[in-house]
Amino acid sequence: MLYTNTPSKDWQGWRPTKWGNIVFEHPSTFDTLAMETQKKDEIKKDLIKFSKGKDYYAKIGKAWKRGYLLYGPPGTGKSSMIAAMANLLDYDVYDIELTTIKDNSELRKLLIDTKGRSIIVIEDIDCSLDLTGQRKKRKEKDDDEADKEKDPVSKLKKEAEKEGESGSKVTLSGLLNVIDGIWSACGGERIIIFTTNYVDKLDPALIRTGRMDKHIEMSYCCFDAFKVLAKNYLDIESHELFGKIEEVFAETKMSPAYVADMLMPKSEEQDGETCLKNLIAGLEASMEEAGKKSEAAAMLETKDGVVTEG
Ligand SMILES: Nc1ncnc2c1ncn2[C@@H]1O[C@H](COP(=O)(O)OP(=O)(O)OP(=O)(O)O)[C@@H](O)[C@H]1O
Repeated sequence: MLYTNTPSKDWQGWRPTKWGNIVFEHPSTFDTLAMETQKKDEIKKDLIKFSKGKDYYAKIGKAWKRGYLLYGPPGTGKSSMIAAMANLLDYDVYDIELTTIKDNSELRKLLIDTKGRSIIVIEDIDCSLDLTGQRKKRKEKDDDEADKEKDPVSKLKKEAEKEGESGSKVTLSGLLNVIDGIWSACGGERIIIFTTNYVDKLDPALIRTGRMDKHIEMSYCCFDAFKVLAKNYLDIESHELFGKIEEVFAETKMSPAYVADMLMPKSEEQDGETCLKNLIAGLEASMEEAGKKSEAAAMLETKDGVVTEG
């Protein structure tokens, strides 16, 4: 799907396109993004440098493109970051759902059909396809081969399972070829973004420097990020409860999505202070739960230790 910042452009008229077209209206900006100020400034600087880099890229003989990998737990603002980037640079956003793409050739055609001044997004790359473990899987397949030959029924079952895993035949090497080859022949000013909740699952080839130039970790809410949300959601820049909140944030992991939700007044009567109190209560409850879980895990470990020793 193409989310365009420039609905008046008649680009759809001059050639047929495979992209659906929606006007891009996501309100997220770097001002509304909850993240450490220093990290935000660094990313903004990087983006602006890229967008002004036409001559530089020509001089060094490289395609005018940049890859970003956004990784972090759910609800930490990966989609909000993409929208903030698009709004900052006034770029269009092409959102690719890899699982719906038939094969490598269709992927190539789609990408050739993208215009400059755009961000191409492949979200949740780890779950999109079997892009993450193909090498490992191939090895496992080889290892399995002998066993399967001995048992024809399990062989058939396994083959059926594999076929049902994904309707798409886009492969890791197909995606890499598109990024490296056709991609650089497409003209310039394109950003490609992969998002994932599980960076460790990705094949290193996919995210090496040169393909994904900048890796951005979207992390749990810190006090600095909380202050952005408190200002945006409640118009509160300082409050006597901030000290307590800072203490609790130092000890708990909570997504900005949760904090944002807690800071949204749920009724007319709920004022800013009530929201802050509810947030503290929510964070403390989560801390308590996490404490109980780690206690239980520690007990289990001790128990296992005893059993093993015995
Ligand atoms: N860093 C953030 N700054 C501001 N708002 C945020 C942030 N993170 C989350 N939110 C709020 O939570 C909602 C969900 O966040 P978003 O979809 O951007 O997270 P995500 O990391 O892409 O999540 P997922 O991995 O589940 O797709 C957003 O609409 C926004 O209101």
